Amino acid sequence: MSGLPASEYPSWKRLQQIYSSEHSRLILRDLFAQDPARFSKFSKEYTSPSGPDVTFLLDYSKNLITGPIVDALLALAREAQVETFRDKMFAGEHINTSEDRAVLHVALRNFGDFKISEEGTDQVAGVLEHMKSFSNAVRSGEWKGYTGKTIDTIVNIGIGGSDLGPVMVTEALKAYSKRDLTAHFVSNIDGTHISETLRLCNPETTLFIIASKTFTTQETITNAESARDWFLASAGDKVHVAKHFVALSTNTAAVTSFGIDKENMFQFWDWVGGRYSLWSAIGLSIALVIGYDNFEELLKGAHGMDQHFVKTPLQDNLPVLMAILGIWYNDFYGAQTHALLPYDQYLHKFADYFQQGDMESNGKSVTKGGQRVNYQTGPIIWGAAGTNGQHSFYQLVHQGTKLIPADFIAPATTHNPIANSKHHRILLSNFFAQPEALAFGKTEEEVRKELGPGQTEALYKSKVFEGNKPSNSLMFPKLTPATLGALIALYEHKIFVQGVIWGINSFDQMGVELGKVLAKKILAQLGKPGDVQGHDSSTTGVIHYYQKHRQE
Ligand SMILES: O=P(O)(O)OC[C@H]1O[C@@H](O)[C@H](O)[C@@H](O)[C@@H]1O
Repeated sequence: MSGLPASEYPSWKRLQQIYSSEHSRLILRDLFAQDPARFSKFSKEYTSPSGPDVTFLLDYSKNLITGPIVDALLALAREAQVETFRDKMFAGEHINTSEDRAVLHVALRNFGDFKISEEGTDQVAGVLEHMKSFSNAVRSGEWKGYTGKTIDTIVNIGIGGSDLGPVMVTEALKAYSKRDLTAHFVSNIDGTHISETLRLCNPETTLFIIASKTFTTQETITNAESARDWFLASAGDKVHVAKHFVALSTNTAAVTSFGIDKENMFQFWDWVGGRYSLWSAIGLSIALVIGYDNFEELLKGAHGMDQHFVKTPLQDNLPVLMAILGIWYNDFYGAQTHALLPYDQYLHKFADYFQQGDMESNGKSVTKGGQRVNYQTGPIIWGAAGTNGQHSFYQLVHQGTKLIPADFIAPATTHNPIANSKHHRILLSNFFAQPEALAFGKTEEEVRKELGPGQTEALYKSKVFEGNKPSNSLMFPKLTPATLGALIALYEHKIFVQGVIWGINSFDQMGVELGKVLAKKILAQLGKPGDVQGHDSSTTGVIHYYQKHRQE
């Protein structure tokens, strides 16, 4: 964020030297054998400084690190002025320089500790109050549809940050959901998404939540218009829209011109980035599904992590530690990706959510000062819920040629202890086993001993696990709303710290624009082959193929 390329910091060069001279000696088997205290040295327990109880363990001892390497990485964080930029963010300085905006999702979950004076922050409590009364009215059945029936279905129409957060959190906290209120999420412009969803809805009992920060996003507005047409085909009179459509947006003018009453609009502000917006009015579908009190717990859990991030020295600061470990692999080991592997079915959308959170934030190649970086920035984020991944892509993680650092995440206690928690014990045995297998592998000697003599050389070799694959393990007592809030905030701040170190702007998303502009131009040319102008032969050829084969 200083805009200085990371490679200009003295500690960057020092880390390059450390990597060249030491990486061949950084063998987890040896590091653990040499130091019986390695786990206690490289693990930390988090306890929320305030609000609801949240605790978790971060074990980062299975990383390719030593004390001096961590010190050098911390020195890098200091040289990049992570603390200064963190404080600027919390003070509401316009650290999103390209858009001249503050970055204040932390103000949405600020229960009194941080003094923030940006315009709009004084309205946060009022919007929360509005969300509370509205979600209570819908959940209690007091809010009726146009024929006097209770709402039993909600459809959130939004995309990107106006979809992924609500989807991920409502899935993660399904154990807290009102089971007789069904929630659907429509995001894709593909007419299949809204059509298949509407087949499941009754216009008399469905509430549409149109979620869009800008209220100009083509997918969302088109889907919202189709939903309104579908609704009016039954309801007839436009006056009924008020009972069935609400909007979450920063754009009052566009909301009212769509036909949604100002009363039914939940406001937020331009200092809330789309991918950081689930804490804002965008979280209305969350409040509807899990209830407002649980939504507030989620916010408070995140606030506890904000306090930890602000007040804890860097060497004990969990987002900072996770960030520098990521930088070690991304920039010195040349790892291209980072896997998020929750051993909790409720977190099955966690990796999808942080694909946007991380990749849209740190997928940049120019510093804030406008220089092309000469190092790697944001990793490719991917993952799936355990144990499903074990039966698909783990083969490559264990024995492929790529280094894939991973975070393993799991709750000690399940919400569904069926068969006397047998499922959960099996699940967790895998959660413990995978990082162990990745770190320590299986030597050729062990394989030969196990198989005995007389096998082909190829078979012995194919059963070797090189090991030395790094991972973090994150474990918490139970997946509660507050725990989830803290977990999300932990990753948000990790992404922030990495962005500061890389000197990039983590809060704009210029890279999504070009495709949108070209699609608009092409949309106007789809009529007939002669209209297709100004493209390369490949693009023209594919459009012509479509024009030849379409049936409308
Ligand atoms: O909420 P909006 O304005 O409809 O935007 C949705 C998404 O639009 C995309 O274009 C942006 O890349 C995302 O960051 C954003 O979340």
